[in-house]
Amino acid sequence: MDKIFEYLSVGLGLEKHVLKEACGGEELRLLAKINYYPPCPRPDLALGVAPHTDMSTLTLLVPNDVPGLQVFKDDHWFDAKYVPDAIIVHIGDQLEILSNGKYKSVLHRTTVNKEKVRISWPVFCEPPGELAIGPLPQLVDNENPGKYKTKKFKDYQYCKINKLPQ
Ligand SMILES: O=C(O)CCC(=O)C(=O)O
Ligand SMILES: [Fe+2]
Repeated sequence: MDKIFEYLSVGLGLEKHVLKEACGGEELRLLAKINYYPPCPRPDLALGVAPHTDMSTLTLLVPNDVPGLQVFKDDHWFDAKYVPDAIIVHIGDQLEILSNGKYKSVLHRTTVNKEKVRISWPVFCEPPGELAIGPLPQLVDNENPGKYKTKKFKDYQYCKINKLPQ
């Protein structure tokens, strides 16, 4: 996790410690969730989870070997290939905001399977609720104005969960 934050900081032309610190440093919270998708007689009519982006900074996801995750790119849904022992890493909303849109929070959804149970174990890496997240000042200037509001993570969550404008 620390390494991924470092690489993503360098990818923005910043020193490697910057992103993790902006996300709360050692106060970063790890929230584990278990998704259980039972078999569905009509997978053509149902979704496991509806299309969404994660509110997190990063999400680390381990699925079982039943495919189902799809990501949206270039106006199409693509199946995420199942790779044994691989960890899937999503960019979440908070990294899109901090990077002022250079990194995009990935739109994804899951399908269900007719015969098999699908399970996934995501870990959401979240800033502390009281921490204000906004475009990093190093990335904002006259040519690149800030595209996102700066707000406390808990207020971002409240608006997103209640479908209020950010
Ligand atoms: O089950 C999956 O592969 C993805 C689950 C997911 O997107 C989520 O829990 O936010
Ligand atoms: Fe998700």
